[in-house]
Amino acid sequence: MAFLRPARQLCKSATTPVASTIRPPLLASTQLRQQRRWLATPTYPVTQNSAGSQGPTAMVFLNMGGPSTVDEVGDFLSRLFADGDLIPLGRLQSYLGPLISARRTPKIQKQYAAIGGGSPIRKWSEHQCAEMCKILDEISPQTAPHKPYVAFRYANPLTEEMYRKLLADGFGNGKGGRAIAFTQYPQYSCSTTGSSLNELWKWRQRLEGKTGALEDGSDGTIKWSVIDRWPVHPGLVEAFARNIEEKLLEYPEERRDKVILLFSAHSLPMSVVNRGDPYPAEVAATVHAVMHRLNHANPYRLCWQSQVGPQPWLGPQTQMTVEEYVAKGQKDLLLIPIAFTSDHIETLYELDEEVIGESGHADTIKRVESLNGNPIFIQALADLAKTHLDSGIVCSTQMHLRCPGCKSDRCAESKKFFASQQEQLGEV
Ligand SMILES: C=CC1=C(C)c2cc3[nH]c(cc4nc(cc5[nH]c(cc1n2)c(C)c5CCC(=O)O)C(CCC(=O)O)=C4C)c(C)c3C=C
Ligand code: FES
Ligand SMILES: [Fe+2]
Repeated sequence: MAFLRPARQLCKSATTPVASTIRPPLLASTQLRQQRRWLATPTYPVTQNSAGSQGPTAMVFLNMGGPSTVDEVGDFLSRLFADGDLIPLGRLQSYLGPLISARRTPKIQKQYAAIGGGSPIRKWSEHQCAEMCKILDEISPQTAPHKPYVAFRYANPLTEEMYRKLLADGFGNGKGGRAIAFTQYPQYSCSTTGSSLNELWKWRQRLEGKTGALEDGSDGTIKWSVIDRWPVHPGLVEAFARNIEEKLLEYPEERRDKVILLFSAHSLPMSVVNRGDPYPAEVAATVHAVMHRLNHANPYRLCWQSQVGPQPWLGPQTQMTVEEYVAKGQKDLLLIPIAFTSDHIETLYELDEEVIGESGHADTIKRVESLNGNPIFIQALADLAKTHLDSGIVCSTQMHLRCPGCKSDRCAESKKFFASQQEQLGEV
């Protein structure tokens, strides 16, 4: 675990930066040793010392969320199509957004009905965050207690609800409490993590900072820092690798090392890619790290799913990739959702029902489990948070940089705000 690694590995970025995958390549055996050392670390050293703790610390998981019931699909889609960071419709946003979402609702309702009547993302996010906080209370007593919060961009609990709860729980009182915004997208996109941070900044402007200085001289505002990306964290990589190894065991031994691993990530419109969004490179970094951990034992490709609308999206598309390999006679294919940490319609419906279900080869085309409640993954989350808390760094170096093609005032202002939190953090 990072806090037991040599200090030189605690680099400036609070999270594990993509740059770490492009440092001079390690010999495969060296990387495997590092990976094993991360796992061989005994469970958490308990040195609980509540006296002198700088806590409580709010741990806020950011994600898009999903409708918990079929009836919530309409609201979910109308918030999604109102988000100019995800679907920029300019001045027509408030007119076109509701029209498109209303037209799309019946189709998407059927998909949620087919996966059991709603998205499991709230259940998994609350579980992952609560379990991570329990580990953190043990490995980071100096910042305990750690309080779990979830803030979704398009579904309950929304960012506003989470923020009001934080204030009601006293995080804005007195000297001001500390809160960590922890993105649950391992790879950064301005359309996902960027949008959640812009929303967090918006509610911070609306709900805080207008009360003036308190009697003790402090301004009573929450001190924010951000875990903004973690595409190659060893625990994330290990959790993916183990799930792949487990699923590969379902293939007969003589065919096993010829199974093609198809990593599948949600696609991006080419306009977003060409704006300079970091997500494609970070997804590729995760894929490369997982393949390195697997010693490149199988052939693999990265493909992209869930395109919406008529404009060009980054490819190759997952469904087309599966069809083309099957047409070439390759039917042993293992799908690996690599850009989302719990189940959602894109695993349970799009991959399982459409890509695999409609392939005619459901016996040889399989999907690895999503991370969901995986204990290796939850320990990785705690390790990321602990490294961040120890670092005193407000966010990664990458987060300060806007996309070359960014024209958004929201991005400019919210990045300025989070960067400004470094001064506040010095006082924590
Ligand atoms: C890392 C993951 C995701 C990226 C990047 C992403 C970008 C992105 N998405 C849209 C449009 C839609 N996405 C929708 C659903 C959806 N998106 C993701 C993840 C990413 N999106 C997930 C996990 C889900 C499903 C949520 C769940 O089931 O819990 C939808 C709604 C569904 C639909 O109408 O098809 C839209 C629309 C864009 C335009 C975009 C990049 C700019
Ligand atoms: S769109 Fe990437 S920083 Fe604004
Ligand atoms: Fe999406």
